[in-house]
Amino acid sequence: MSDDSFKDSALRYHAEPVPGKLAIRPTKPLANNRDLSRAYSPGVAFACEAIAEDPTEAARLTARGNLVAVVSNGTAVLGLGNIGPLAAKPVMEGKAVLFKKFADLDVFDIEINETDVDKLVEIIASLEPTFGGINLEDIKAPECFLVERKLRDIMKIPVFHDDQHGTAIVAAAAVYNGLRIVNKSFEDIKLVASGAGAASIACVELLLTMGVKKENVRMLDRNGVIYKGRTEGMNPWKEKFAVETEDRTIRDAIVDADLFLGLSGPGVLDAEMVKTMARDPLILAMSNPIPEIMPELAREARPDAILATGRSDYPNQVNNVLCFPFIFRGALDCGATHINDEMKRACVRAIADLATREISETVAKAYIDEDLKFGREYLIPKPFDPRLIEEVPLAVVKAAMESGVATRPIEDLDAYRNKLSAYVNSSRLFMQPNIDLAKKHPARIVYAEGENDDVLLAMQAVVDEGVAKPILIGRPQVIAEKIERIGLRLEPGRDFKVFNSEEADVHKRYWQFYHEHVGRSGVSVEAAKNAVHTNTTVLAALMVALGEADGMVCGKVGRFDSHLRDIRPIIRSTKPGARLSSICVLLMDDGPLFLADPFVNVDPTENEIIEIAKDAVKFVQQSFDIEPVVALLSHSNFGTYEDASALKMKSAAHRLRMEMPEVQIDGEMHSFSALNPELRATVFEGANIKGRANVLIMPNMDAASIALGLLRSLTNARLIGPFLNGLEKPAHILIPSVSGRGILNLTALASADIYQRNQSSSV
Ligand SMILES: NC(=O)C1=CN([C@@H]2O[C@H](COP(=O)(O)OP(=O)(O)OC[C@H]3O[C@@H](n4cnc5c(N)ncnc54)[C@H](OP(=O)(O)O)[C@@H]3O)[C@@H](O)[C@H]2O)C=CC1
Ligand SMILES: CC(=O)C(=O)O
Ligand SMILES: [Mg+2]
Repeated sequence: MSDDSFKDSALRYHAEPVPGKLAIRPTKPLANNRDLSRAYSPGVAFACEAIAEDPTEAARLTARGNLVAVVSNGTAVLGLGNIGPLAAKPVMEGKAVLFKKFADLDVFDIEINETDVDKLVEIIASLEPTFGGINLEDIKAPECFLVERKLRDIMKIPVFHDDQHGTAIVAAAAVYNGLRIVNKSFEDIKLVASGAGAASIACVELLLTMGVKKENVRMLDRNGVIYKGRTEGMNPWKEKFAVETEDRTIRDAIVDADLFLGLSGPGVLDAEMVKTMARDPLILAMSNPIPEIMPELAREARPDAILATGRSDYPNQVNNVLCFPFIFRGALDCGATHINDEMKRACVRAIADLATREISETVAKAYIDEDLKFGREYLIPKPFDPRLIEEVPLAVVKAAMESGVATRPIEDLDAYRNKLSAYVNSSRLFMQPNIDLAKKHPARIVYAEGENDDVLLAMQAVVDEGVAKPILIGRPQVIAEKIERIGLRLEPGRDFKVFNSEEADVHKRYWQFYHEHVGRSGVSVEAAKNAVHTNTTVLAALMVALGEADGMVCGKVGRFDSHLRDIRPIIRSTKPGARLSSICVLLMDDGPLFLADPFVNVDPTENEIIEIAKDAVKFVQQSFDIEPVVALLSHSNFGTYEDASALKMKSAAHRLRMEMPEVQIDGEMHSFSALNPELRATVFEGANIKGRANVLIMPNMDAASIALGLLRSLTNARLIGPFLNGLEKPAHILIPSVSGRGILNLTALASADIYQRNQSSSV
């Protein structure tokens, strides 16, 4: 993309469809007079009085505990300099969006037209009743040091200058990992820091605590090297880094440097300077948006350099976005009064460690063309790495508790981890009971597409969570190579078994069993051998039928119906002649919605609708322990039509009510009636369901599939399933768009289901 078209696109992004990047959204309904009287006068007065009596109640009765102020006076906006508070607003709105996106923290961005330190402090301190934390942003040095120190003294909530500490934490994590790669130690390196402002001074200070020697540091500002005796442009913070040296310019200082930290402005470093650096130099050119040297230039000058910038369009983005959302999440969750050094160090370690672990599936998808294996091009995690929200706040909370600044210590850290994981993975809490059950009773699940990248990525989670004992069908060599290429920790044999698909036909029992079951459909012995050899779904089903696996998962590649055709002759139905059915769960903002049957029965009869509904009820009760509220949907709303399809659903609902009087079931009805109890009551008051329906039985597969597609496209709902009902042993067919999390979820459901079936058959 040309620079001009990128600029146009970025400006359009800010301007359309509404100006700016964020808005405020209520979290409580305000639909009627009762809501109004609770939200506002008179009901609100009770909340006010409770807080007046006990100020800690504010954390429970207001949004304060999740609300951060991003405050700037616009004096050091990115590397754009002192452009003022109004022009700084897009950056502050951007920070707000990142807080929300990465850590679900709410932010008011506050741009203040004030440069006097004391007045600025007074204004910010007066905001304490509104906020749970203060993130200072883009306030220039040296004023920022005083502003932060004074605010920390006065305020009882965390105050954190992001450009100082957020940047220092992320840069320290990158340097720590970079030095490991080039085999150098903090104690020995020569560091050149361009910039002597907020970010640079904080970064160097943190690196000193990690072992860098002060005499090995050269810090520069616009006047060049900061040396002992220099008088122009100095201040007490710079003075701390004044060293005895003959170096006066960056060209002098950079010779033999192992590490360059650029926190100054664009183009400060050139190729000739880079050529004089020590072996395997680390160059962190972090000025935004234009770094001190463009990576292409530095790479050409020094092929052995490790390069990082503050930008997202090059590898190794060293940017405080990896820190501020997560450190505040942890600090607010445990009611930390301060963000102290222990919490910062914990953050460095957590961020650095993450890069050395295998990447997650979300990251693999978000950065599809990049080779994300710990190394020169992948020093620190990517901002979209969903593990940041699990690992970093957890580390911060532990450090806050250990260092005594947590006013609301978190006792159950495992539960806290699950809660954190739910920020990026909305299915986590919903699935937790099944995951826990599966962990206790992991079943042998065979995966037909064991060589598939997404299946392998999911397998790492399956193994880490311990929800199954996986068997992967595929060629061992290919699986091993892929594990290596993707950078997973999986070890065949230890973590899972591999069944070599190329040797399938040498195992007589498979093709014999298959031939016995399909021979009468014109499948010859040769064809049976061939199917076993070439069709991994057939092979997986055979392993299940022969008791070599407890359940199977397939479908990452290919059509649902053809996988189903392959499975059906091999794995028997629960009852002779019984039909199979499928059900999906959509996790909507206001709760789960079960939808049947989107994948198996194209045009079910009344009897089949009844079977589908019964399977659905059983699934909802047994797998999720949720009370089903079942609506049989139609174009007809309690008798508004009398055609065959409407009557089919009406009669099925009636018969289901007779058969299962204890279950809330009704129909035929519109989806609108099913999901809006108040509107339903205006049409028909005597419905046999209360509240919003959570199980929707569709009249046919068209309706089910269309509804599923619409809901997935138009909402953020996460899909769990499809879950296939009606087979004697669990076999599940994924849809190709399934995520790795989806594979893990279905695996956990299968293991839990197998355990429950064994339990009920043994009583
Ligand atoms: N990647 C990241 O996460 C982050 C990057 N940054 C970047 O760091 C830079 C500095 O930000 P911040 O510390 O907040 O700003 P400050 O205004 O506090 O400090 C800027 C410092 O850079 C020096 N400087 C500016 N231009 C030059 C130059 N051409 N040559 C040498 N020194 C120069 C200034 O020198 P003097 O003292 O003489 O005025 C000053 O010491 C910005 O570009 C910003 O984008 C900041 C935070 C995070
Ligand atoms: C990233 C950031 O905070 C800055 O460049 O100022
Ligand atoms: Mg900044």
